[in-house]
Amino acid sequence: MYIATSKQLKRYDRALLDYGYSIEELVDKASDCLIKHFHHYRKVMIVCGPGNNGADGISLGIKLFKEGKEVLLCYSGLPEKLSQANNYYVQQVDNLGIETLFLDEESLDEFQRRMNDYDVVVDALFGFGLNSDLRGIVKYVVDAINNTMENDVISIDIPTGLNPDTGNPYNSCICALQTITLTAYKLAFLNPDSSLYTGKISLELLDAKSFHEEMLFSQPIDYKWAKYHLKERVYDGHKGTYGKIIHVTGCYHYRGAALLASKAALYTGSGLVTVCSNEKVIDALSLYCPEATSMVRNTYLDEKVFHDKDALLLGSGLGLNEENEQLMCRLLKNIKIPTVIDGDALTILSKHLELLENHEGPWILTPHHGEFKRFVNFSNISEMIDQANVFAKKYHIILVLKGPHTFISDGYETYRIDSGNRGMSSAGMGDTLAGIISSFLGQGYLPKEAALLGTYLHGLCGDEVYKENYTVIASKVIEKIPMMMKKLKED
Ligand SMILES: NC(=O)C1=CN([C@@H]2O[C@H](COP(=O)(O)OP(=O)(O)OC[C@H]3O[C@@H](n4cnc5c(N)ncnc54)[C@H](O)[C@@H]3O)[C@@H](O)[C@H]2O)[C@@H](O)CC1
Ligand SMILES: Nc1ncnc2c1ncn2[C@@H]1O[C@H](COP(=O)(O)OP(=O)(O)O)[C@@H](O)[C@H]1O
Ligand SMILES: [K+]
Repeated sequence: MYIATSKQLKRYDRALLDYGYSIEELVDKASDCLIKHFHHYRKVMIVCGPGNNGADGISLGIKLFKEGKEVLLCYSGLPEKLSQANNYYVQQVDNLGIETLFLDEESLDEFQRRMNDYDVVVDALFGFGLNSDLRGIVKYVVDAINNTMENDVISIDIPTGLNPDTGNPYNSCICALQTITLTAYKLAFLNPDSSLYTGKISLELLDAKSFHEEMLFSQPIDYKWAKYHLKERVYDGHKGTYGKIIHVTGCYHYRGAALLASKAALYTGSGLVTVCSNEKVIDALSLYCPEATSMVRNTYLDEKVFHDKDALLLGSGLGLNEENEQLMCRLLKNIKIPTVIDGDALTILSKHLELLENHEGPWILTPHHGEFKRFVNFSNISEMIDQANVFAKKYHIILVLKGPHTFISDGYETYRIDSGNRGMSSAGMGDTLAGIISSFLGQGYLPKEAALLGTYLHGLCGDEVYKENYTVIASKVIEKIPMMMKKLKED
């Protein structure tokens, strides 16, 4: 299964056309996938918009009519505004004598009156092309279907009125019993609230050349993946086997960040975690996480301390000041061990892009959407995902773009994490994630694996807490790490 944004889906269609398919042929292939979902209906009303989603509906209607079903095609698009494929299929309908109804203010009553004569209403008004509120007759039609239809409603590709990227409704949205989605899962469907509109989702793949990977559609990272990739601890392992890592984190004002990150790393299985931080943090560390070793962060931090380390975490709760900026720049320039760059180190890095251009060691960057905006500009989710891929590829880094279903990209392949929940939007959660990833990195996992496994495990622990709690705090997530790792391995 693949997950795609609306921009990616548009490009996908473009790629199919460039490959040599005609749009009419693609619509025909789409309706071939749809038809099997309608065998048990006798009377079918199909509500068609002006674009290719509407064309899918018309092509489906023609096939159902030819199978002997009673079909009513309702058109909402003005004849002069129809897409090429839509026009093509409208002409075919005219030749076949299928009953049609043009939807306007005058016919709306008839439309509403006749709706329940049909076993199913098919929503082919808009697909992933919709980009704003519903206007005019379409809004009335959507509201009429929601308010009047007592039998089944099935949406083609995506319920009309659902934002294809966020999963939030526009000003009105079809509430379907089932959505038959084409080619890929829409990003919208990851938002659990969208299920109110989609109903059950069935994915259908067109019998055409696949461009899923070329278009950088995302693959889900799930329990099975994590179980497979989490390594067994070995019989004769010792603390050196599981990595020595160092965290340059925390400051007087943000003591918790360093504490949470180090505890998370130890619980994830690191052999040795050294915290390099402010004196106050170090004092607290002996109580909160006595297993960690520590060093007070001086103005001049000798780079020798990094030489025997397997991974480095920079920036969680570090604090922004001139001294820290100089320190981060020096470390980012000179230290070549695998590094997780989080929090304030990201802010500093965004002001020194030359460091990104010239880095040698493997880097994992963990910005949330706001932090990512300091690096690149975007105005919506689709654009953000495009930018994220370009960014990861350009700078040869692993990008962990935090948020619901955190997005991970190395610029060549992209992933969506199938764990985590809305209870987790609280301070310290990102520090915990950075600690977990740094641990896997130090344990010898490849950077991409460390990012995927760490982010999945973080969400999984959060989900475990969320089962019995309305809110989830970082300390509780950390407490679950060892148990959930054991569960993953033994389930
Ligand atoms: N590879 C695939 O998955 C294929 C998908 N197809 C279908 O094509 C659909 C996408 O078709 P289109 O790109 O033509 O888009 P839609 O049919 O979703 O929308 C038509 C057009 O409406 C305009 N529009 C956007 N917001 C509007 C608003 N608020 N009010 C009025 N008009 C608005 C846009 O210009 C858009 O292109 C998919 O959802 C799917 O059903 C197939 O037909 C072809 C192959
Ligand atoms: N609504 C949500 N659904 C799923 N995960 C979330 C949600 N909100 C936050 N998270 C997760 O919590 C973490 C928050 O990170 P961040 O904002 O950097 O926190 P902080 O800097 O306070 O530690 C990320 O891993 C993110 O994926
Ligand atoms: K639709």
